[in-house]
Amino acid sequence: MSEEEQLPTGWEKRVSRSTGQTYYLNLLTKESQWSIPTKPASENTGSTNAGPEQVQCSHLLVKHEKSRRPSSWREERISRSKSEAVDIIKSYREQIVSGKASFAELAQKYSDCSSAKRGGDLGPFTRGTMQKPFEDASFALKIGELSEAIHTDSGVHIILRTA
Ligand SMILES: Cn1nc(-c2ccccc2)cc1C(=O)N[C@H](Cc1nc2ccccc2[nH]1)C(=O)O
Repeated sequence: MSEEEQLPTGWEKRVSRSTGQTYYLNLLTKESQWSIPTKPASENTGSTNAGPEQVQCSHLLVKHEKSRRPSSWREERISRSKSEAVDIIKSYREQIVSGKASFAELAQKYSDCSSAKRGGDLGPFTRGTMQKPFEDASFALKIGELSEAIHTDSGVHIILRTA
């Protein structure tokens, strides 16, 4: 029997548009998960109504002249304007959504964060550990979803939720 036929009631197999990875959607809560579900979907599968305790995200950061630390492994003194940083991050997002490039490839090449060496992967984190705009955006994403441009004191980010 194919994996699709074995899915418990209330689940649907999906493929992430930004990463091509398979994930599973709880049709009742509209929450998603990477792991194959083993029980029928329910209103409280996986997390309470308060949302997940922890998420894992990758990000691509473009710093600018007003960033908290306008320097990175890529460029000792970053002088681009904030609006130039926004234009650059939007061009990266377009390349990812159109399938021209992968998130990890662009993050590794162009992110002004030291997590670039890991394709932008920040590892799992809970609320209270990242700058608030970044945290709020990360916890609002579904697994596999790619954010719009997000501003923090560090610069302009796009965020991909991976778990
Ligand atoms: C929060 N964080 N995690 C890493 C990291 C994680 C895994 C592996 C290597 C580096 C780097 C950082 C970090 O603060 N980097 C800063 C830039 C930055 N500012 C951020 C704000 C929010 C989230 C990620 C962010 N990264 C820097 O390099 O100047």
